[in-house]
Parts: sequence; structure tokens; C-alpha cells
Amino acid sequence: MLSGDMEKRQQMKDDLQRCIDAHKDELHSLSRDIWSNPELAGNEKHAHDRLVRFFSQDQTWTVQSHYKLPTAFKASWGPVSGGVGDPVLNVGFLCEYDALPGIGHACGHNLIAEVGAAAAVGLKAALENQTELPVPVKITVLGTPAEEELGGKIELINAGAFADIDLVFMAHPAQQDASFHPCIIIEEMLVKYYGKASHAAAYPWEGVNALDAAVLAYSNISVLRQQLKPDWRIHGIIKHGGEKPNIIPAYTELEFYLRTPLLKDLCDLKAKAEACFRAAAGATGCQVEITSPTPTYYNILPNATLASLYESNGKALGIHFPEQPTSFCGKRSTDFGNVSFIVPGIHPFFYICTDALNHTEEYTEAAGAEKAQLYTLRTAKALSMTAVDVVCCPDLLKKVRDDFRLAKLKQK
Ligand SMILES: NCCCC[C@H](NC(=O)CCN)C(=O)O
Repeated sequence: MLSGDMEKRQQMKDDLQRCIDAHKDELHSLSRDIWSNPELAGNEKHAHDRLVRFFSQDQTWTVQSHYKLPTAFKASWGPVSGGVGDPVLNVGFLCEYDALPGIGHACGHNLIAEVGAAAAVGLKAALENQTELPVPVKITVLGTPAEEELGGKIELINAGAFADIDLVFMAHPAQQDASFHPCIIIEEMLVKYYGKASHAAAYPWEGVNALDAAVLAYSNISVLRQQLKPDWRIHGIIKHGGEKPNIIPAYTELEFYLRTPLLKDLCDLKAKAEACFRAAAGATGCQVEITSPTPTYYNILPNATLASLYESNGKALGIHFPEQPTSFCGKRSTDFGNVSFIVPGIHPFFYICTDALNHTEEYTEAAGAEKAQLYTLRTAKALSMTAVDVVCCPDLLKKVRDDFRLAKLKQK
């Protein structure tokens, strides 16, 4: 026999599930449209317009297009319930929608957008008839572009977009369901070598070979890798290696990603990498320029209370949470990590009916397939149901906030 409060929460959860199911075709059309029009980080114009249109069609949402960033948006609803002057609890849902160069939505960000939109619409349905919630509740959907490249969430943090948000939810497609999976810190290093051109056959001795420097740099990093801690990563490409075989390259450019679980390790890895890049310059007589063009993505802070609630709601919907992550347990990073340091939240991973790996053409196909929809909408329901638990139960909200404070202290 459910208590009165439990009965009310269950009724709210039933309402949100019915709402999401009632909107399933529209939600699938939304993600399919984004999938069919892949746009790179910072250029998600069609996706931005499509999501703005999705929320604007319901006049009860207040929608701000081009919110602080050209392809970010904000959709707000509420507050409802509570008394005048009560502190409002602002629940945030995040949508990503940037694709990858050459392989489209190979990370399923079109489904991230669908999950965020569906969960928000579902929570609205659960709340709109509530007049006796513990506190007034508001819903904020943030369109957060450019996760794969520029870190749109970090730019939005710096622009104050998260200042009034109390909880934040999103979910990411993967190979299995997990309420939490460690995502590690990442920093980009851009390396430019400057040499001197000369005819490679007629008088090579007059040249200073920037491609030699690039090759040595890449080789230096490759041997350094043997001495790195097993959960550190460093990987890169030669973005520009020269123009023609008979012109000794005067300019080359390399891009590297450095990843570590902890910030102090990143400093150590950066110093080792920089030594490799400078040694290549010294060996060839080139000048070298080393920069970090994008902000550092932080690791995701865990929140045990939210993860436990998400698992409980997910299991009620039939989600299976394997005890140990298997194939998908690779090291990856996300700008949601930075958000998790300023707002309590969760970023679960969800199965989309494929064993393909992210950032592959097979995953692109899976992210646009009809069979991904059941899992996508189920994930949205679980996120939304988790939000219902927290907004209805002040004790849970306190535990969430305590987890957040403890997790931050552990990072020091
Ligand atoms: N500035 C480079 C950031 C790369 C982020 C990327 N994220 C993911 O693959 C997971 C979510 N899309 C990465 O980890 O390589």
C-alpha cells in the first residue's frame, strides 16, 4: 500500500509516461530531423531552429533562441505550486545536437536532444496540476552546443546560464545502460612548427624541415606513452604536413588530446608532452608554438542519490543496469563534467539497440534507427521520474545536495 505521498508521486510518474508516449512520434521526428541534417560544433543552426520550434509550439514555454551563444537556446516553464516568495527549485534538462566531421551523428547527440526534450515535456505534464509541492518548481531546458569540439556548456557556464539552475539532467547514448560512468579530464594541445622552405631536391640543405619536426614530435609522444599511467591518454594527428614533396615544409600543425582522471595528473602529462614537442623543434632547428585552444573539460562528479533514484526508476521501466561496464567502459570526456562541478546532476549512459561503438559509421546508423526510440524514450522517462522524486521529497533534495558538496570536497 503506497503512502499518500508515494501515491501522488506514482500518479505524477504515470502522467509523465503517458505524456511522453503521446508525443513519441513528434519526438522521433525531432531527433530524426536533427540526425538527417548533421551539423558540426558551433554550426548547429538547423538543430537549434528545430528545437526552438519544438518548444515554441506550446505557448506555455518561454523560449529564448540564440541564448548567449549563436546555436544555444533556453526554454523555461513555471514555476508552479509553492507559496509566493518561496525559493523556486529550477530543474534543468540539457540537449546536445552537434555531429562529427565526416560521420554525422556517430555519438547519437540527436538522441541526447530527444531525451532532454522528452524528459522536460514529461516533467511538465507531471507538475502542471500540482498545487501542493514542497516548493515552487520551474523547468529549464538548455540547448548546449558544440560538446565535441568547443565545450558549449563551459561557455554557457561562463555566461551565467547555469546560475539559477538547481539540478541538471541529461543522458548519452552508449552500448549499455549505466547510471554513472567516469568521464575523465581532457585538454587539447595545438602544436605549430615553423621552418624554412627550399627545393627538396635542388638544395635541401637550405631548408628547415617542419615536417621532420612533426614526425619527431609524433614519435616522441608514441614512445612517451609506454611510461604513462594506464588511465592516462594522449592521442593526436598531424593536421597539416606540407604542400608538395619538392617543397621542404616551412609549416606543420599537430593537434593532441591529453586525458587524465585528475587535474594534478593533467599538469604532469602536459609537461611531458611539451618536452616532446620542444625536443622535436630543437632537433630540426624549427620554431615551435604550443597552445591550448579550447577549455579543459573536467571529470563528471558522481551523485549517488540521483544515480540510485535513476536506477530505481529505470528498473521499474525495464532498464537493465549491468554490474560491470563492458565494451563501453573506454575513457571519454564531456563538458558536462564542468557543469557537474557547479550544479548537482547526472549524465547516465543508455543502450540504443546496437553493439556498435561511438564515433563509428555503424553508430551513426543506429542513432537514426527506429529501434533506438524505445530505449531513448525510456531513458527520458527515467530521468523525468527521478526529477519527480527529488522535487516531491525535500529529504532527497538535501541528500542530493550533500552528495554534491562531498564529491567536490573529494576533488581537492
Ligand atoms: N575538445 C575535444 C573534446 C572531445 C570530447 C569527446 N567526447 C565524447 O566523445 C563523448 C561525448 N560525445 C571525447 O571524449 O573525445
